[in-house]
Amino acid sequence: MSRSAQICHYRVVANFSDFQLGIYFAGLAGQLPAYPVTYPGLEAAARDKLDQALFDYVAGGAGDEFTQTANQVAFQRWGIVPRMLSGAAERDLSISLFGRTYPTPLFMAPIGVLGAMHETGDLEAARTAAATGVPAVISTLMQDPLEDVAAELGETPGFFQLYTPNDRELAESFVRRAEAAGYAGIVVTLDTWTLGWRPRDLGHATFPQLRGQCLANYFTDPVFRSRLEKTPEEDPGTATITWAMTFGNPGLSWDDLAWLRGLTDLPLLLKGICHPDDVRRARDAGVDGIYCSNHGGRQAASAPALSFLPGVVDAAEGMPVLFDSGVRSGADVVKALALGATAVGIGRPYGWGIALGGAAGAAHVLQCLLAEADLTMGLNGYRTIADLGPEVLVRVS
Ligand SMILES: Cc1cc2nc3c(=O)[nH]c(=O)nc-3n(C[C@H](O)[C@H](O)[C@H](O)COP(=O)(O)O)c2cc1C
Ligand SMILES: O=C(O)C(=O)c1ccccc1
Repeated sequence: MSRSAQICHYRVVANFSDFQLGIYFAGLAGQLPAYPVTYPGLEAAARDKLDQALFDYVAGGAGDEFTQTANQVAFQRWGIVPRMLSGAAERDLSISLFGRTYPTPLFMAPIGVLGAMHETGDLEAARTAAATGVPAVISTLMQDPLEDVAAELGETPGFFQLYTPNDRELAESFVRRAEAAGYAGIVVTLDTWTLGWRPRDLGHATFPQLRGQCLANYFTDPVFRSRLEKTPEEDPGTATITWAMTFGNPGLSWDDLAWLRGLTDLPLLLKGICHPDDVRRARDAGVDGIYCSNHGGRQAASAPALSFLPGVVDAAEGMPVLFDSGVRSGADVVKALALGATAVGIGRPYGWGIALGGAAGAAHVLQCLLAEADLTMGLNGYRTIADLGPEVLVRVS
């Protein structure tokens, strides 16, 4: 099976188990899958390929990394209740979000270092979206400017993730550019107003952006450039320090939400929301969607993001709830949907896919997750996402 055939495969074939059959048929011809099919396999292959500090930056998290582990363990504490003879031979995993139908419930979470993991990593994520129909949330922190990335999205919508700088004019400029480039929504990340405590990065005494990596959106921005005496091309060191001074926004508060809301008519989502009261405040301020996440355990030592999902969904009262943090398998996808997520975000797994094989690698990762989610639903007797609710889950010790 060629890699491009793999990418296109599930677009035309609704039954994802054909992806699995394709792997077995290729095996008959002596061909193994081009990339690992498990999360540990992906991570191990990426570890072999990437520079160690970069691998640790992506793989690592906050503090003792217990939150990151807990994100995964939280999924293992739920089991799915099987139902037989329920006519689930044909499944439909499509979802609708902000007036559009998507073929799958997955999306790619923003990863601000894709452009360091692969030469054209940001473009590869957009190409993955174009090839699979899985939308991508594109980080503020890119090696290629957001306009170039948007040009690779094809028919699949992309969302722009905003790290709100402490310079309002710059924030406005980012949003204007994202609108002009055709992004379908703005995702404002709230849990990273300053950098978390990350022992692995501290041990290497290095951090990608502080070395000037993945700052193209800033360096190409007319407002950011107007703040500099010399251009980033002439003096990248000063431009990088200016980024570091501009990036964080400790003072951002609920009072600023009206300003953020007023910046755009595009769907506005808040990322990093875990408390029902915060959901209600966001709703009152007119946001369109909630993105429940603990940043993959990278920012604050906290609790598993999954444990917050039911409360967030309840408070959202029908507003879309995107979820990420700790999704490693198709069964995890099904569990997040059953707990009320509208769409399920994939972080590190597709990042490793990009590192290993660009768009083909990331598409492989998404296809494995989809094939497994689809089979998990079918074999347990659930045909559509509407059939999934908390009652299909059981607590396991
Ligand atoms: C290397 C890396 C970089 C990230 N960069 C960003 C970012 O730029 N913006 C953002 O909102 N979230 C960022 N995240 C968080 C992800 O969007 C997502 O919340 C997290 O990876 C989900 O957890 P998972 O990796 O366990 O799937 C990053 C995550 C990783 C692993
Ligand atoms: O590493 C991250 O998760 C991330 O989103 C980030 C990137 C740059 C500065 C702070 C956080």
